Amino acid sequence: MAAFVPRPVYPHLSSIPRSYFLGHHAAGLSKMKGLLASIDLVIECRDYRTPLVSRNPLFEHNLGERPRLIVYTKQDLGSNFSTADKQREKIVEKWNAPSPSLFSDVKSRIATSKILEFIKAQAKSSNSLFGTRLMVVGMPNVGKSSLLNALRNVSLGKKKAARTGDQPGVTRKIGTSVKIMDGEEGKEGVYLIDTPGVFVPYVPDAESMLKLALCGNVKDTIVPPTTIADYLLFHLNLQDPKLYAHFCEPTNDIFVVLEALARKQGRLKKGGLPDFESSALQFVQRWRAGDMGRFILDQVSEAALDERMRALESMGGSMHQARKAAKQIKKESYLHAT
Ligand SMILES: Nc1nc2c(ncn2[C@@H]2O[C@H](COP(=O)(O)OP(=O)(O)OP(=O)(O)O)[C@@H](O)[C@H]2O)c(=O)[nH]1
Repeated sequence: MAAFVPRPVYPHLSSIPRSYFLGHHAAGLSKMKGLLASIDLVIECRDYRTPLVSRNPLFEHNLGERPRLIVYTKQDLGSNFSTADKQREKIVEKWNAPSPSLFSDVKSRIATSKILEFIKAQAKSSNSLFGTRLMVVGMPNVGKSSLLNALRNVSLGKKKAARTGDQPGVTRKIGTSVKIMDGEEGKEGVYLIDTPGVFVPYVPDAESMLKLALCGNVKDTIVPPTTIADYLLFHLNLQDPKLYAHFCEPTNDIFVVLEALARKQGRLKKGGLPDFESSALQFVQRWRAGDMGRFILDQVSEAALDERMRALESMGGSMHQARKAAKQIKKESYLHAT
């Protein structure tokens, strides 16, 4: 039998939507800007699995005047804690310098304590009598509320203060500030404000949108689940097709995998036909839960960062530029189609 050859690149899909900038994203961002003067440190969350794509230039443009700590969330889903992972993290740290970067997993007390140590040092250097005020920002579903809960739990032993969920948009409004650390030397404590996720104004390319959809940063109804599953299959094949050996032999055909999964799990419609949609969601959920390999989706190199920054520049960090770019792309795809 011929050896299995994975797809080396993912085909371009012009049908993938490239915007998900909702009303409450814009409203949230403008309120965050209004609060900025009273904030000592902005904690910007990005997804560990998409260090390039989950970087939202809107935060730099609008909140960049305050000191920032970049936290890469969900490290447990993207890292095997190998030497290669550590080397890649070093590159990511360099990208963000002088802003510091930390890598987090909400279930790890060690990772959460490192963030707390950083915050403690920040609070020590502050002379404010009113305590240190932090704001956590990031793309939808990146793990902001979970981080707030983890910081509060490890530092104060208190239960969940912010609602979390596995779909984007659980936090819709800016929260009230929540105490996450007691003060020292007679000072007030440290307070953290949770904020709604804000999506990038426009995604420069279809593959980036697929990455964001796969990581759950957009609702699962925006990109068809079978397309998200196919994009996952593309990555699984590049990593190791054994990651889905539980269902079937190596293949580049997502419908072969989904049919095998549907039959195994009894996800069948009338007439015994496989339910491809629910099987696709199940396939993706397994990966999101860390049950089908831990790897990242972005390429991490200086060249990849340069290319990304150029693409984002052309889209612009401002809403005006983004809308202009969106119109241009629509016009081009119309010309292609006619
Ligand atoms: N495995 C893992 N899951 C995480 C981690 N952090 C958050 N999650 C999960 O990611 C999902 C989203 O977390 P939230 O804290 O609700 O995300 P958010 O950024 O506040 O979401 P929005 O309300 O859309 O702004 C939830 O299912 C969390 O349990 C992490 O470090 N590791």
